[in-house]
Amino acid sequence: MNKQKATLLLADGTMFKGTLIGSPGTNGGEICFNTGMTGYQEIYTDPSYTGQIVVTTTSHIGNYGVIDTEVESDHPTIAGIVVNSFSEIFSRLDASGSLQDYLVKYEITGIADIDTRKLVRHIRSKGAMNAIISSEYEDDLAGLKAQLNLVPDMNGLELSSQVCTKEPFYFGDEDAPYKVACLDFGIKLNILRNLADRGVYCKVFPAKTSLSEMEAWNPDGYFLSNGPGDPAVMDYAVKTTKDILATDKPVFGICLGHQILAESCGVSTYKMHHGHRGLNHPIKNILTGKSEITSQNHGFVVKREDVEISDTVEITHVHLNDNTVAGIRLKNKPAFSVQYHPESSPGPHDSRYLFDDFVSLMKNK
Ligand SMILES: NC(=O)CC[C@H](N)C(=O)O
Repeated sequence: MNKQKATLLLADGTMFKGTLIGSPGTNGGEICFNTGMTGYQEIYTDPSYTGQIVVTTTSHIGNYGVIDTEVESDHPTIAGIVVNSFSEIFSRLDASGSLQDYLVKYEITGIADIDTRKLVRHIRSKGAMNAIISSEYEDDLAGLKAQLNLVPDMNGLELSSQVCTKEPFYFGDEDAPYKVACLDFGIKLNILRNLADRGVYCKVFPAKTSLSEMEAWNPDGYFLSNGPGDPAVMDYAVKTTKDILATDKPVFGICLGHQILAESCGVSTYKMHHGHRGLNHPIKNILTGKSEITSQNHGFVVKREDVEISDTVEITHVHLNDNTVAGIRLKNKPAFSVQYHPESSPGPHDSRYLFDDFVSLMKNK
């Protein structure tokens, strides 16, 4: 085990000392925590975490290694990881390697031996903020602060055009009954797997693709993906979504896609105090009265007051912890979206019915 020291400095001046894991270096981002007990590889490869340092509250990380196929994108784009107890030793029969080697391969800098309970309580009380992990600026506070000042604010940051596919690609069986054009804002692979499993042939387009390019493929529906950054500054995506809605074809949005659908209907979004990230977030579906335990990862949310006075959208799902909007649908169009992650990788599968609902909309069309 690499015993090099590392430092974690938060924007409010709070400092933690620990041990370097992954690649030596200095990297900053917005610090956030995920309370899930499992699924670290899926979390680290979820493009929605781009520009964020992820603290995992489960204490043992690395103990089941990595598997090349258990990824949500080609490679991790996180800004760093913070863990309590890190293990280079892994025990899982089909693991392809250690998390340590994986982090080094993708040049991710992390810090271990941190009191993550103390850190998470701090973020919970003080809110989301920027932070930096460094194995280089050990006790050089001025150097650390200078690096920290270079980290952009997540508020107002557009990242989707950086992380999305550069060229369109296909996913699934080309003879499947339905064709869906997926706008890639940082799409998770398990969304595509869930669509393909339900008879959908997907064509995934770069974030800035126009409606006419996608219409040329003649899809039966549109999917707006999850992704990193602030939805309020994604004017290009809002414009395309308005164009998509004008086609009257079924639309489904997840997380960032949900926020973009809301913005395109005149509903604004705002940054939460510290967001929702974990695998046990309770949601109520107010159309059926049933509750769901859901996988979540978001720092922004749709403004409830705007939905309540909207002529075009209505609330379908509510987060039971804080009453925030967890799902919406359009009143007069076959379009709906959720703030959480029905593809749940990792997470419970309670919400997978939403993919069936989307397919039903295409079937009825
Ligand atoms: N998972 C996502 O799509 C995240 C959406 C957005 N970046 C947020 O933090 O709220």
